[in-house]
Amino acid sequence: MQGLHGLRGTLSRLMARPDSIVLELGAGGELLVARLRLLFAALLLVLPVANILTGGGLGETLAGLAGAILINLLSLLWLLLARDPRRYPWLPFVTTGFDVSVVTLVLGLLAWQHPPAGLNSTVVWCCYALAIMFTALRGDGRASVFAGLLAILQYGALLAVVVASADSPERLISSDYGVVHLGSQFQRLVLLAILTAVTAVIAFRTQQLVLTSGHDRLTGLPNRTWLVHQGPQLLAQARSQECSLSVALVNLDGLGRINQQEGEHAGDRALCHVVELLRGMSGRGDRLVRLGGDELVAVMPQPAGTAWERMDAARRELTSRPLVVGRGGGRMYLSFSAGIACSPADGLSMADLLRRADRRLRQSKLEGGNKVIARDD
Ligand SMILES: Nc1nc2c(ncn2[C@@H]2O[C@H](COP(=O)(O)OP(=O)(O)OP(=O)(O)O)[C@@H](O)[C@H]2O)c(=O)[nH]1
Repeated sequence: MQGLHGLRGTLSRLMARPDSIVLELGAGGELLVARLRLLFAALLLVLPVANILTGGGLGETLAGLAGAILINLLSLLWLLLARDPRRYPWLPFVTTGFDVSVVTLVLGLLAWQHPPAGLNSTVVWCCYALAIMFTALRGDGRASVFAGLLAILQYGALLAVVVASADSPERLISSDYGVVHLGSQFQRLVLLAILTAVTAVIAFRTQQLVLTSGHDRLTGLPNRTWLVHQGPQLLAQARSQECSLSVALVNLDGLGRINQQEGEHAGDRALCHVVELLRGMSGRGDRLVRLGGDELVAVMPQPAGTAWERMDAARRELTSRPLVVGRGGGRMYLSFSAGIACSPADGLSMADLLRRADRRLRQSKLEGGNKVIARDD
């Protein structure tokens, strides 16, 4: 029963929209696949030339050339769209569908001329495997499952049509391609299913790895890596909406002393207590990040004045909400200091904002801590 729950949980996580960092990495993968696709498509242009040079008919050469040009044009379009992937979340699914369908189309053309060539071709059939495996580079398990199901459905349909339309068993026998066995065709479908499952698991593991590297284990908050990746995006978003973005650098007061007097476990709990409070008081569009040690960053899509009011309210709330420590129920009163910087007035990059916020944080520490500063005097 527990195993079933675990499997269901893994499947629902696999089918969920990946985290924004994973999607960003996947967008890089999409661009890489788009470049490779264009390279392979350019190689297809050589085939009609080779066909005519080796005595092929003009009609089939022209048809082959038209097909190769169409594939090249579409590959170029996918490359252009992949350069700005955040605007096209559907792109991995459309391009994956394109890759799989091109393989089916080529197999269909081969089968039309000579059924065993379409059903027993190894090289072209392996391109299904490539199309499915390339989805792992997108870091999105949903694209892998989509590619696999589409390949199985299309190849299954092709198999059914070719076998049903073969008027005699001899049509499925070839001296070059061997005999079309239904058993081995079924094995091909099973292989596609296994490949899909393996690729989806690889994509899922990649997502987990990226998520773990972007999140802090103690508090579960996004970490510095997350902020480095997402900071520019948050700033660009605020700029495009012509609104301010405030960054509050928060530092717990006296964590070293708490560690020494109460132990590291109590120190950990003190950190989590502050995080819980800030989380509870965060508003729509806010982001809370643990930079490292006892330093947190609250990103708020608000002007400095509002951000100061909210952080100061959180500071006052913390001083009135003690942490219960030890078996005896002793209370530990905590406080934090914070420096706030706001874009665009204090800087246009996350690094500038953090530098300015850090200067104000140090000022509040110099003034005895338990204070939020949003302006230089
Ligand atoms: N328990 C615990 N302690 C940590 C963690 N990360 C960093 N620390 C400790 O936090 C302390 C931070 O020291 P300081 O930067 O001097 O800050 P402080 O002791 O809070 O003093 P002020 O900031 O000046 O008030 C160090 O003693 C670190 O060892 C953590 O995850 N858990």
